[in-house]
Amino acid sequence: MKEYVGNYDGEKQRIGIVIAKFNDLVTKRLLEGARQTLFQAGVTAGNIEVYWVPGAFEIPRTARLLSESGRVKGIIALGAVVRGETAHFDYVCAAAANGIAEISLQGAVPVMFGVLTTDTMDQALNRAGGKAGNKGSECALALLEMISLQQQIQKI
Ligand SMILES: Nc1c(NC[C@H](O)[C@H](O)[C@H](O)CO)[nH]c(=O)[nH]c1=O
Ligand SMILES: CC(=O)[C@@H](O)COP(=O)(O)O
Repeated sequence: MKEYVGNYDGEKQRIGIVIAKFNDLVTKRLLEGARQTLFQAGVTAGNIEVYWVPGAFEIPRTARLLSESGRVKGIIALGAVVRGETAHFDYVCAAAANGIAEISLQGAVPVMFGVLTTDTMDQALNRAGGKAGNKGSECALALLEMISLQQQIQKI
């Protein structure tokens, strides 16, 4: 898990996390990585809202609703899409990535892409707290940086 090294003040920041249940062996580890990094930055547990959706394909809709709600300063989208036998993998990944990117670009708050798109479960586990780090922790750091940048630009 990446150490929190920035000076992005997490105090009083309310953060949303939209997370897929599919492959929750992986996504629960992504969530823990994100939570621990947010805690290190001063975000309190009460200021983290977690919303579970069936799969990565459903992340964009819930992320958009949360973005439009005005409740949070930023959102982390977490999922784990592991390739199967058919092209379904490609469509789920594309829908999740394109949908999340659009909401981040068009919406009022930044949305981080923390959806693993791997060929094997081992690759996914390695990126959820294994030897390749924790994508949830990475996204938490990135989100705090994006919130800080937005506040600097908007002079909030
Ligand atoms: N195969 C994976 C899925 N598939 C399910 C879809 O995300 C979606 O829930 C379903 O098609 C109904 O709309 N989802 C993941 O998150 N990861 C996968 O590996
Ligand atoms: C990413 C998926 O949707 C995948 O798990 C589905 O597996 P399959 O392509 O074998 O149906």
